[in-house]
Amino acid sequence: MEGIILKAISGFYYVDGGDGVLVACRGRGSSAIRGSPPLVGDKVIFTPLDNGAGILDEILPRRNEFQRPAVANIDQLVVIASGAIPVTDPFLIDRVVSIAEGRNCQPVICINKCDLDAAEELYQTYRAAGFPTLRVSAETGEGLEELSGAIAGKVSAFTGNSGVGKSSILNALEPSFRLQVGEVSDKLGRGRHTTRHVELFRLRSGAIVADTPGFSSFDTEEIELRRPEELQYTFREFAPYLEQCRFTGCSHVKEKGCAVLAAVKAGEIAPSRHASYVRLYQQAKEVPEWERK
Ligand SMILES: Nc1nc2c(ncn2[C@@H]2O[C@H](COP(=O)(O)OP(=O)(O)OP(=O)(O)O)[C@@H](O)[C@H]2O)c(=O)[nH]1
Ligand SMILES: [Zn+2]
Repeated sequence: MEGIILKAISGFYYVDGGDGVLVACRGRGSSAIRGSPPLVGDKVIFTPLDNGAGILDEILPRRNEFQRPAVANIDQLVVIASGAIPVTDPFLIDRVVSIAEGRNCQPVICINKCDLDAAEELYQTYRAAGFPTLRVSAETGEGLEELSGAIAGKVSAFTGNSGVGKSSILNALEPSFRLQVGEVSDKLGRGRHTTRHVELFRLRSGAIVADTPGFSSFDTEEIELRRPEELQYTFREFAPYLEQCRFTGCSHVKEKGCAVLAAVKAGEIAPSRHASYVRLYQQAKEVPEWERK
């Protein structure tokens, strides 16, 4: 049978075969199958046993894989932002969007607190760049149906800066989450750098959401060891211009005859997106070659 690992606890992998029943599986032989241990999110072939437990036979090829938390096959990363307090720095959005794009994971931009501020500039920036972009309010419920639609039938993880309303949104989508909602200062004791355990949670709507219990956010602060020259491909709206720069190997930072810079000047690429690219490019250049895989 085919299924998906929703959680892993002490050597057991809880596999959902699609009927909502979780089968506690052990790996066949050792728990490492094909050299790599199973991850939450893995699509697997398993054999149910008579006693209700099961055996994991095979891990199917992964779409992507994250280390912190350790999870595979995230279809989309829902980046929650806000134009009200706290105002989201576009660089934070662009950083996680770039990571998602580099991992074959669809970014969805979701601007919360639209009851307080419509965040017109953020909204237009990400729409124009070609991302699914939504406006919601966890407070009034506006846009939540659209968000439900955007996550239906997919495996999604939510991320966003502290206080933008991730817990509030997840609670509004699924009251049984009962995540703690509060002022930023109430939550500082949680230890941001402790190891995060992750589970996938099937909402009543059928959507699957990555949940890091006790935390509302999916942590993407992984060290990125991406080469600077690969970064351009993680800014999707640059694509039409990349072949048109005067010099091959153009870094699109300040070269003469750069088609990306010309597009920024012409208003076709948002200056904030390009500024984030330059910042990430400079960071990537500082990583010494020997540290890269
Ligand atoms: N006006 C308004 N307030 C909101 C909305 N969503 C959340 N809030 C408030 O914003 C504050 C922070 O919300 P949380 O849901 O705790 O934010 P979070 O992103 O989970 O925060 P962290 O757990 O620190 O990452 C709370 O006081 C919420 O009541 C919204 O749509 N409109
Ligand atoms: Zn260029």
